[in-house]
Amino acid sequence: MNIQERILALREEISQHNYNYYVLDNPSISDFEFDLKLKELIKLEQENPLFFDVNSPSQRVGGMITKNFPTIQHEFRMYSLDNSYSVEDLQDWEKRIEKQLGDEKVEFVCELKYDGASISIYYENGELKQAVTRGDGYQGDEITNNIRTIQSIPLKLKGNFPERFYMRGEITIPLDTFKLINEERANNGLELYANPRNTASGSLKLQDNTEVSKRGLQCFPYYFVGNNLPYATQWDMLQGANELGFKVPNTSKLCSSLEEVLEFVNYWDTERKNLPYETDGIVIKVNSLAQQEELGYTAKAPRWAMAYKFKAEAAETELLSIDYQVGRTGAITPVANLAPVSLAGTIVKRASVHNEDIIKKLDIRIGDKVYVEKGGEIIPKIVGVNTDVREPGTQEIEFIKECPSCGTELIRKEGEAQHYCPNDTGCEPQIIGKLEHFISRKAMNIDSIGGETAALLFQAGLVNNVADFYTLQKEDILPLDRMAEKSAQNIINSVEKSKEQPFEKVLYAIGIRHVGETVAKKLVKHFQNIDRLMAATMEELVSVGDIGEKIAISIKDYFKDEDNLALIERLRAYGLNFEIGEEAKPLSDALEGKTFLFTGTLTKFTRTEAQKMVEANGGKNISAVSKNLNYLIAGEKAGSKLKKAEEIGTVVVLTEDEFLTMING
Ligand SMILES: NC(=O)c1ccc[n+]([C@@H]2O[C@H](COP(=O)([O-])OP(=O)(O)OC[C@H]3O[C@@H](n4cnc5c(N)ncnc54)[C@H](O)[C@@H]3O)[C@@H](O)[C@H]2O)c1
Ligand SMILES: [Zn+2]
Repeated sequence: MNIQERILALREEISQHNYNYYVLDNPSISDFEFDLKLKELIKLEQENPLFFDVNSPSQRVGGMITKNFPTIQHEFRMYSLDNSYSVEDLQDWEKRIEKQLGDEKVEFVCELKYDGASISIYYENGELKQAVTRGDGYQGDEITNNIRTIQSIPLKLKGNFPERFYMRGEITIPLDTFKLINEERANNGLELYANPRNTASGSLKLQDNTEVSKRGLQCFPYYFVGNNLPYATQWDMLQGANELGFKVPNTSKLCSSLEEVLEFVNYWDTERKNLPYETDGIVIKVNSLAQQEELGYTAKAPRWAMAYKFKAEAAETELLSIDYQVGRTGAITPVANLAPVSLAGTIVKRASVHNEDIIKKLDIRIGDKVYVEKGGEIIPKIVGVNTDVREPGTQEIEFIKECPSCGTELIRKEGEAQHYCPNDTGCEPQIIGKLEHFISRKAMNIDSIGGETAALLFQAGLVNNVADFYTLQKEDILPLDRMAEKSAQNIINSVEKSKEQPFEKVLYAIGIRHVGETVAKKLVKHFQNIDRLMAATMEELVSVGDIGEKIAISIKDYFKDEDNLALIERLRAYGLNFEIGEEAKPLSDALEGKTFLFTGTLTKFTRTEAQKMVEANGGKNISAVSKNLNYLIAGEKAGSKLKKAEEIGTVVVLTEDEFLTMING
């Protein structure tokens, strides 16, 4: 490949990654790898100015607009930031500034680089009017309704606000929410989100803003744009934002020299690990707005600001071998054993490689020097290979054909990335995994039996499947290793108590593949008892919200199996709940599939009562007027929501009485 071909290939590849990252919010390579490619492109372009192209991804803000929201032109362009990775880079930047400004004194403001999605929010006369994503910097997606759900964004400003201006800020997702979402996705057999940043950005592009409101998003302002704004410095602007009612983090600092900037950088390089949200660096800005104006912009970033990127939390180490683990559903997970290496403050010896496709894509080989990174998951992952130092004679990794535990031939279903051991009733790690899942807190909550005891009970031949827990006798347990009278009695008691767990927990506990907590809840609400669920057709299953074909097939498969049916009959005989509890039962399905919103002053019921009624009758509450809204119940003095509903035209407007009639027939 000659240089021109290489440049073109890189441009095409990087554009595709930009699309995956900014539009789909689903990157297929790590930022580390992405940055390597972009760096290579920039270098080649600099060395070969002949091939310059304004449309090269090196010359543009990476984002794009989607087709799902109205496209809005930015009145003032939204830029990206230039990156620096070392003290020398920062010193070079300072020199460039000095060259342009002469010997004027320069102050800097250091802010954290909040790792989320950028947003531009337009305020007019103190009221939030419109919110738009960065998009390609010239135009973005209009997502005002989603932004309105974020608590820390004022809908009305306090104090002395400029008449019209744009607040520029970053929308982030708290790390603990991010982890919860991924846990839930894992439980539901869904692909995990790659990182908090793409999750925040993806959350902003959800179609249903009640879902957005559940994500606990936050907004951190960092700039105001407009004409004749009453601020002289960046620092003033941050203070000003605070006074107007924005939530400005108090982590920023005004610095009078580059030395102070470097102190700030060093401090946060370690301290950031204690923040509840993610930062990937520091943003350093020239404080004076007059100086900012004089410095101006490059093709994609201000010259008056610089991002300093913390070292990616990646390390290079040797791949020693691959182990294969068998999960409770029979899924086989390859795990890499690594030469121990320090990464983000911990010693890493193992990394996940997920599945065969990823092994193939990375082309990792035993003996390779690999890059490991910490992402959103607990266990780090391998993100690339340093092929420059690959030893000759290494072999591609052959994925195992048989179960490492029971020797059964593995299967891989069409369209799935994971291999499975189909021997679900005879494969030890699967059986023990199922027992552990069954007793876990979110399932049957049999807290006196831990994972180890479950394994012990299995090995002693006392519990071969989850129904056997209910036939355990104290005399059987007592002879077990380290089992005292009291703990044996505790086991008997908590097994007995577990019979009170509601149907949704039982359904989750029996461990149907892809049926996580949320799916179990939805199924219970819809089918109400196990017999109706067992008799459900594919069509009925996929008609339940959020149940896709993959889950439906898995449910059908589960109930086709004689062993599973026998197990359920035994559990039923022992008195477990296979029917929805009275308190959880919907009153009717009169509002099934319909969405509701209440506005104005209500006189017949409170808003909370009304929303409960909607849910109890199978409907869904949403929080803003949009095309997705079916019914708006307007009380007295209904205002802008009513007007908007009338504009949309498809929303049915009801009085309180009409709403009650709808429920009571
Ligand atoms: N893995 C992939 O496939 C892939 C693809 C594209 C981009 N990326 C990654 O995305 C990054 C580049 O994205 P980018 O162009 O959005 O640049 P960026 O995120 O590195 O920096 C610019 C953004 O920083 C934000 N920001 C946060 N705090 C700020 C503050 N205090 N002041 C000002 N701005 C602040 C702003 O929203 C601004 O738009 C790189 O890290 C790259 O690796 C990855
Ligand atoms: Zn097996």
